[in-house]
Amino acid sequence: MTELDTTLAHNLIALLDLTSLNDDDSDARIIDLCQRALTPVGPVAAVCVYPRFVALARRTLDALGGQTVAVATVTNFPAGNAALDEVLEQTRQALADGADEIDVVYPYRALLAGDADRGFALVRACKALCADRALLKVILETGELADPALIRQASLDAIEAGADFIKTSTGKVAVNATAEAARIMLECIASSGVNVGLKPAGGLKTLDDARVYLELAEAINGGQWISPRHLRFGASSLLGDLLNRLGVPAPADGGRY
Ligand SMILES: O=C[C@H](O)COP(=O)(O)O
Repeated sequence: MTELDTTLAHNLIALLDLTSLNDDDSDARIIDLCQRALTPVGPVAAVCVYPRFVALARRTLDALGGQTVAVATVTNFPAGNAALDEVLEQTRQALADGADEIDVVYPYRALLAGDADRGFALVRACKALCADRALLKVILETGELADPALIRQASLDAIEAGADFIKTSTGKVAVNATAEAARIMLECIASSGVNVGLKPAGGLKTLDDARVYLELAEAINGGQWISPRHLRFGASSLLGDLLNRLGVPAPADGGRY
């Protein structure tokens, strides 16, 4: 472990959306997640949970002194094909429950079928609800879009419609975050001139997995661009490796360090 890797592991913890999006998630598992979010070397950026756990996550983080940790949740997740009204209702409820960040799945199947308008309208309507209250992250599901031209179009449309972040993946399909998709997305962010961030997500398990994206982001947008407002890593299993490299033992008692 070099000094550079130690710094990198620290930095990645501050950029992490510590995620639990399992069908069998329970209150106990989300409380455990919130405890793990407050590591001995500093808090993660956010926890990301299903909508029914937003209020619990907020209460738990606050009770533990984790007020700086954002609560993110997912809508139109994971298939990305719910009706607009339903997505808006999910978003309203999540905001009412205290969500700070909404990760909405872009209707990627519609784009694959030649309909770009549906995605644009959905992002615009979700942004109107989030306004200045919550960050809107738009999950493009780049592994399913696959074609670089479609990834570019979805990125540019989401940015133009008001996304605060564009995110690669739900973590629920065969191909999740890839460097190729992230490069296209970062180039779209850079060329847009808009204040929008990138969230690689899905399948990131080690510091080396994450390093690829950090280096790409630095190469395309510059080191000064890197901050929790511009770069997040969505991952359920990355924190363990980061802490391990920093010599922090895994919590013995549930999520308590
Ligand atoms: O949004 C984040 C992803 O769902 C996490 O995927 P993962 O479980 O492969 O880390």
